[in-house]
Amino acid sequence: MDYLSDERKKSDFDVEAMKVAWAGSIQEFQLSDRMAKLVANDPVFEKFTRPMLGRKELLKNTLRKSAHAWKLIIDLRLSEEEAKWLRLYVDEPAYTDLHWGMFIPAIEGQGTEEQKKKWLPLAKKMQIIGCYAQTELGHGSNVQGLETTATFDTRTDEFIMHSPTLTSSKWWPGGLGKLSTHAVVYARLIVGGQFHGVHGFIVQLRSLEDHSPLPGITVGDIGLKFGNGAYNTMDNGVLRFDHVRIPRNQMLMRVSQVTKEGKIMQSDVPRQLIYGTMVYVRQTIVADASKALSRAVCIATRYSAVRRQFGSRDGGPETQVIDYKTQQSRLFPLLASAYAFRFVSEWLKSLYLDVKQRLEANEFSTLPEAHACTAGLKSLTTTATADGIEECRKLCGGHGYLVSSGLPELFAVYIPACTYEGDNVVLMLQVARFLVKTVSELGHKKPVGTTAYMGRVASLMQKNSAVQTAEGWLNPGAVVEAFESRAARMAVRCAQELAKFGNPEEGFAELAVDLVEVAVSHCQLIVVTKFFEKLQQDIPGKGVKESLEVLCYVYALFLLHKHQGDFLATGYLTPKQASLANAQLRTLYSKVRPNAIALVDSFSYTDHYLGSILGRYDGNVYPKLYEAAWEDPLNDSDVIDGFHQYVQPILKQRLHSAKL
Ligand SMILES: CCCCCCC/C=C/C(=O)SCCNC(=O)CCNC(=O)[C@H](O)C(C)(C)COP(=O)(O)OP(=O)(O)OC[C@H]1O[C@@H](n2cnc3c(N)ncnc32)[C@H](O)[C@@H]1OP(=O)(O)O
Ligand SMILES: Cc1cc2nc3c(=O)[nH]c(=O)nc-3n(C[C@H](O)[C@H](O)[C@H](O)COP(=O)(O)OP(=O)(O)OC[C@H]3O[C@@H](n4cnc5c(N)ncnc54)[C@H](O)[C@@H]3O)c2cc1C
Repeated sequence: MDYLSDERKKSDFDVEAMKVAWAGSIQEFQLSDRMAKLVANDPVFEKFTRPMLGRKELLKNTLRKSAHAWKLIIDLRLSEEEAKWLRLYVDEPAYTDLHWGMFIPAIEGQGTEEQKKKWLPLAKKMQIIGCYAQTELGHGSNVQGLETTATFDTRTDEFIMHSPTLTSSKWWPGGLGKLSTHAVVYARLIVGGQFHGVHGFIVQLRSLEDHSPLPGITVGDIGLKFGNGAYNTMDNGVLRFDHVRIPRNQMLMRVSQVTKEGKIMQSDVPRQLIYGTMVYVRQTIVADASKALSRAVCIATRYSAVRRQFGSRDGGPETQVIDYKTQQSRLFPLLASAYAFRFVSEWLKSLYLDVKQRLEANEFSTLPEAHACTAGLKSLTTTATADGIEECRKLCGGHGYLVSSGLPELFAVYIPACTYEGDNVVLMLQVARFLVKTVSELGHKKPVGTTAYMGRVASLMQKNSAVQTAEGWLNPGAVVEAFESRAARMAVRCAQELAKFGNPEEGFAELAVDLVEVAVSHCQLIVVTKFFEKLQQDIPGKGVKESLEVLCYVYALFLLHKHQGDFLATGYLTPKQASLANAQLRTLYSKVRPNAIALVDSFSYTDHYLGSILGRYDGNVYPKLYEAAWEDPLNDSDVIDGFHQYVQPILKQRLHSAKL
């Protein structure tokens, strides 16, 4: 029985076409759909019992799933793209994420041709397992502050890897604790007693025969993390070196080379390329944000249509909670954000691929913008997604707190995304630096790409919004101009404040809070702009473009409402115009309402991937919640183990004292 079938009948767009729009192309949709079903139909990938497992059992279970996934990849001759989707739908953080997601990309981006030829085939056949060991106990954000040393010994043509202090212990790298045989280790290069910056080195950690740590290497897991199950399927690790020697050719030498004689040779490649793996991964994290948020929204939307509270005076059905305006005002902006993040990630991927091609041809001019966009959008989308998942839990009332809702584990797995690959505040400060630099160069350098609007700064500072009615906000030009003016005005005002400081670094530190707000407004502008640009494309299917247009306005006007203080303080909007935007937002929620279920169905998630009783496709929530309760180990027996030992004596004692 489909309890949501009436809801599905209400929608006025072609869901199958929307699935394609969400996936990006028919090919992407088919590929992803095939992998989702492959995983969902395979009992090895069951995941409901995960939060009940102890740590050792949990990790072993992950290893079993990863081995099965690898067997499928080999047996079915899956492409790298298919394998990526397969791992995604297995939906369990594992050492393989770092092997494929960071170790291999680090070698691809920073290795020489010779190094790539040697290491990549081994890694791609999984004959070695690698991780990305950058962060230390004492330093994570400040990469230049890392303490691990790689000292060149000209006599033996080797580097000596050493952890000189406790705080120099590598700490956090995923896959490091128990599984990796190798790591790309970031360390201070020391040649002839001189420090030559932080570089990556390929270091073997464990024997390829019996997996024991090699001499001089201390390695282990850093311990339990937030939540049951969740990210505890990953062996985040600690690593120390005691004068471990590696051959010279294991320093990743695309950026700088060390010769046999101990000479440092700089190539034309900028040193920032050492940070290149982070640019790549941040871009993938933006795509992951749309996936995590859309999962949470799918659960909360379906459940909001099933759940009823109040509104019946005559014994008829109560009101579906999705019909309350307050529920809509919390849920629909998140639904719109999931779509917005999906489309901005599509654009970011194309920007990244373009930069990657240029880097391969030794053309580095677009690297600063790629860094600012990946850092800023990673920060913006992961913050909104982490907050959004928690909001979805609240939108599901009490049942959202049950592990079987899928939301607690999704939250626990997701929240470190605000920290890993760069703390979100630290990353926004990087964007702010880039913007301040752009403003300071306006006189002699035409801004391009995502900062092109700064080239129109004079008119953006003068012109105010012309919107007169609520309908006036349904105009891409009016909306984009509002976001451009807000971002430009905030950036210029901050640059003027900075100019008052004799020492720019002192000014930057003092104005950091305002600078983060400037960076956020710039990143929101990017997301809004890319959503409108997406709507310029040919999007086939009845009603698909129209539904996306509604979501685009919801996303933009929700942000405008939330940050109306900025729009008013910069003088671009009047209070009347801000309140017209809010009135339009209410109308837009009414337009989303009949399509809400179809819009989440368009994510095309299997019940396996959602992992939620509240989010079931068929809406059959209550019987399944009831059934699941009886599957809890506590209900294996009517009288709980421990009762006779610890509870009964108390009860008996009570009886005794009552007699007294
Ligand atoms: C698929 C995988 C699944 C995901 C699982 C997640 C696993 C998690 C993995 C990790 O967390 S790995 C560790 C990630 N660590 C970080 O992200 C550390 C964050 N810190 C930094 O990125 C940097 O250190 C910093 C904060 C950006 C640097 O600050 P600082 O001011 O000290 O910088 P400098 O080193 O002096 O360089 C400044 C110069 O370089 C430019 N720049 C900085 N980062 C990049 C970059 N990634 N790409 C290109 N350019 C970069 C920066 O703009 C400055 O340029 P100029 O102004 O000098 O031109
Ligand atoms: C689940 C997980 C997986 C990870 N996986 C890996 C991995 O595979 N490999 C790896 O190398 N690392 C990994 N890390 C480490 C991760 O990259 C770092 O934790 C992250 O970069 C943040 O650095 P930090 O821990 O030093 O935070 P800190 O920099 O110590 O941050 C603490 C606080 O200080 C603030 N702060 C710091 N600097 C500034 C500043 N300049 N201005 C203003 N505020 C500031 C931050 O905003 C934050 O509030 C992982 C971390 C987690 C949680």
